[in-house]
Amino acid sequence: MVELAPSLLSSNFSNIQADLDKLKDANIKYLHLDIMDGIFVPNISFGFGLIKSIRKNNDFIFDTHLMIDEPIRYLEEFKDSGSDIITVHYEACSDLNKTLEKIRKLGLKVGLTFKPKTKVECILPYLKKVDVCLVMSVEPGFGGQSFMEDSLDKVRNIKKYIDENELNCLIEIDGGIKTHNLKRVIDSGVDLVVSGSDIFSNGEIKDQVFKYYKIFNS
Ligand SMILES: O=C(CO)[C@@H](O)[C@H](O)COP(=O)(O)O
Ligand SMILES: [Fe+2]
Repeated sequence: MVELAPSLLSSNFSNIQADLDKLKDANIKYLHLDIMDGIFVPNISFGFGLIKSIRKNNDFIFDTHLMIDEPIRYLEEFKDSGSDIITVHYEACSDLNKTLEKIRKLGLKVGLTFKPKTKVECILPYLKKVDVCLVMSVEPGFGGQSFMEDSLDKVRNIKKYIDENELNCLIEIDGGIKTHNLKRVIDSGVDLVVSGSDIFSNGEIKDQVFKYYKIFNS
C-alpha cells in the first residue's frame, strides 16, 4: 500500500494547525518535514522548535528530511522534538556510517537521500543500513519545482537492488509530484510519496488527498 506524506513546507504558515486538521480528517499517516539550513541548500525553512510545537497536538508519523550540513550535530534535538524518521543527505555527511548509526541508536527510523546529480551507485552500499531511501525528484531547497523524469529510473534501480538483496527498505520520492505524474511514479515502485504544493495549494486539501489515494488504489 502506497502512502502519501504531505510536505508541511507548502502549508499555510499563518495557520498551520488548520491545515494539519484537514490532513488528519483525510486520514493522512505521514507528515514530511523539510529542514533547510541556508548552507547545504540555498533556503531556510524551520527547525526543531516548530516540530516540537506541532508534535503536541498531532499523531502523524513525522518524516524529517534534513537538508542541513553535518546533520549528526543535531540528531538528538530532532529526536526530542518528535521526529520518527530522520533522513539525511549523502552529500551532507563527512562520516555517513556514523551518522546513520547514530540515528539508529536513538531508536528512530533511518532515512538516506541524495541530490539529483549524485549517482545512485553511491548510495546502494548503504541501503542495508537504512529503513527509507528517499529519491529526490527535484534539486533540494524549494517546493513547487518541476518533476525530474530521470528520477523514475533511479527508483527502478534502487528497487531492483533492494529486491535482489532482500533488503527491508522503503522507497520514498520527493519533489514535483502532481496528480498528472502520480501513476507513473507509483508504477516505478515507490512506497511513500511526498507532495507539497499540489496538496496545499490546489483547492481543498481533503479533495486533493482523496485524488492521490484514488490513483494509489487504481
Ligand atoms: O524536500 C523538498 C524540497 O527540497 C520537498 O519535500 C518539497 O517541499 C516538496 O514540494 P513539492 O515539490 O511537492 O511542491
Ligand atoms: Fe523533502
